[in-house]
Amino acid sequence: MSNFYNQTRAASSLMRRLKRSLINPTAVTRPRCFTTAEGHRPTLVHKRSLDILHDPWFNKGTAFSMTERDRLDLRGLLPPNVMSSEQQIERFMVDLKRLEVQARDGPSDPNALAKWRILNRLHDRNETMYYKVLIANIEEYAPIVYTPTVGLVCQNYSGLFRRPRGMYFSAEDRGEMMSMVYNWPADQVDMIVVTDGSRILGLGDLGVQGIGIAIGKLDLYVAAAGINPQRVLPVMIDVGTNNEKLLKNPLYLGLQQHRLDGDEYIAVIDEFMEAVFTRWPNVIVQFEDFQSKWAFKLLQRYRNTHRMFNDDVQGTAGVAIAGLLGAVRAQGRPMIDFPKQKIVVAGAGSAGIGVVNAARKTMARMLGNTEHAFDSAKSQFWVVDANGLITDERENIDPDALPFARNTNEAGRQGLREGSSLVEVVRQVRPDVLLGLSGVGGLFSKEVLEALKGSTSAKPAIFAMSNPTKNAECTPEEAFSIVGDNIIFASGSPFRDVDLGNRQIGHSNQGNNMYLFPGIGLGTLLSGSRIISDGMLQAAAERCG
Ligand SMILES: NC(=O)C1=CN([C@@H]2O[C@H](COP(=O)(O)OP(=O)(O)OC[C@H]3O[C@@H](n4cnc5c(N)ncnc54)[C@H](O)[C@@H]3O)[C@@H](O)[C@H]2O)C=CC1
Ligand SMILES: CC(=O)C(=O)O
Ligand SMILES: [Mg+2]
Repeated sequence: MSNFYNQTRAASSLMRRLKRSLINPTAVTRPRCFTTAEGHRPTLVHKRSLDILHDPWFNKGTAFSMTERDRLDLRGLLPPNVMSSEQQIERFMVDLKRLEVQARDGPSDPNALAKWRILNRLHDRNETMYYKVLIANIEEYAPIVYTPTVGLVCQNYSGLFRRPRGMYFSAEDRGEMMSMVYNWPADQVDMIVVTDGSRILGLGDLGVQGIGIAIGKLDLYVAAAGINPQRVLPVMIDVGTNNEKLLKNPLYLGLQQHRLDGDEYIAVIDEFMEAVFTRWPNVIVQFEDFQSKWAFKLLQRYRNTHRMFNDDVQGTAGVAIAGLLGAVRAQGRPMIDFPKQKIVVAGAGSAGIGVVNAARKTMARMLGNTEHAFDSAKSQFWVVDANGLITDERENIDPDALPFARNTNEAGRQGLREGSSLVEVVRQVRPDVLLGLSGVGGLFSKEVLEALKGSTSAKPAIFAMSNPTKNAECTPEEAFSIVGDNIIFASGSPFRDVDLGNRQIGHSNQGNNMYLFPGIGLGTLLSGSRIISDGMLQAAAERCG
């Protein structure tokens, strides 16, 4: 019944469009042609004049040649000096470079946000040039359009919002989504990144403002995987927020109500999924920054029927596995030693549990993929959350964390118990790897890092993966100075390498799902796979390493 209702709505939306174009003949005009900014591909456009200059998909600004200006009714609307796209970028970069931002310092540098503003304005007026700049300077600007700066952008989005980008589906739109999807101008969409804003990086519930993360992720799809920017769609599903500060702010752009929960919440997400897959049956949907409570449930709900994945659960796991395998290599050990690694994970949310689940499967595979191997692999992990070490004594244990709860007797023999602190766990376990996905800045305190000096590995790995910068469990300086020069370090947001003296550099690697999700999307798109399987993710992780 609801299907019939939705299809009727979609059909009537199409009829409205058709009617509009009959009444207003300029809505469907004979297309005219111009060349793209690269100058070698013709582009058909139905628009004219200022409408073209205000459309970032088509606008080339001062790079429109005089003949194009005549053909498109642009003569007189631009300064007369026709620029090459290289000259345009040069002019833009002079302006941008004036800020002389050390982008790697992220939001701790006040200019990072100014840089984001300049890039965002370019994105709004000329997408081709925006992506050219981003691709040519990806190392410098990824920390601006993505973590860490995007975190600051999301926190301030209601103030920074100028032009809309992407689509917003809210709890108020129930029953309307099937027709709403036809409001998006592109007939083909390859990639959607959707968030409900409930856990943006390590910054908590940012409500509707979380759309910034979906935009940032899609920027990387375009820049890193070459996805057509006209075929990406950032989406915010606004079911309210439980962030009281936002609810009290009259300038907050989202629904000023508490989050929907339970069946009401699921009904909204179901309706959204049905709508987007009806209009774009081949689209891939990346779920991003949903609070753990929903991340796993929604993944299970859709993963066998829809082309979707959860980046925080699955993308992060892939990158972490690549890092864990890389650590074994860097320790000079054979790869078959991976299943022997002792791994302490701080954080049992969508990311932490996603990582231990996938790492356990990788270990089991290396041990022959038997049931016994799968069972024994779990004993390589010690998972610590806000309440300390998780054991089978834990009350109301999260079902996703349950397989990794340590047996209490066995823990006792190691000098540990339910709720043992992180420092106790590190001291007793002497892990090869200490991995942080807790969202708690500074969690790897001096005491914890001192304890890691007792690691049984000559080269322990420290992965402080929480974002943005201030949420990292420790900085590389802290790690190298306390644990010693002989460590492997990676962080979720970028840090500078550390000068260890005597011409030695302590490498600060980045362990972020951005190294994987563009490839997962592109691989799915090219292979035409109808779902995103564990095998595909595993293959991606192994290639990434
Ligand atoms: N580097 C990367 O690619 C990625 C990083 N992340 C980061 O991971 C962090 C966590 O993300 P989610 O798992 O989705 O969040 P979440 O909120 O679901 O989980 C956080 C977990 O940390 C635990 N925790 C809180 N305080 C703790 C403490 N003092 N000691 C030990 N554990 C503590 C919580 O109990 C919970 O289990 C965020 O900062 C996020 O930015 C997430 C995905 C990818
Ligand atoms: C990187 C990422 O997805 C996160 O911090 O949530
Ligand atoms: Mg995320």
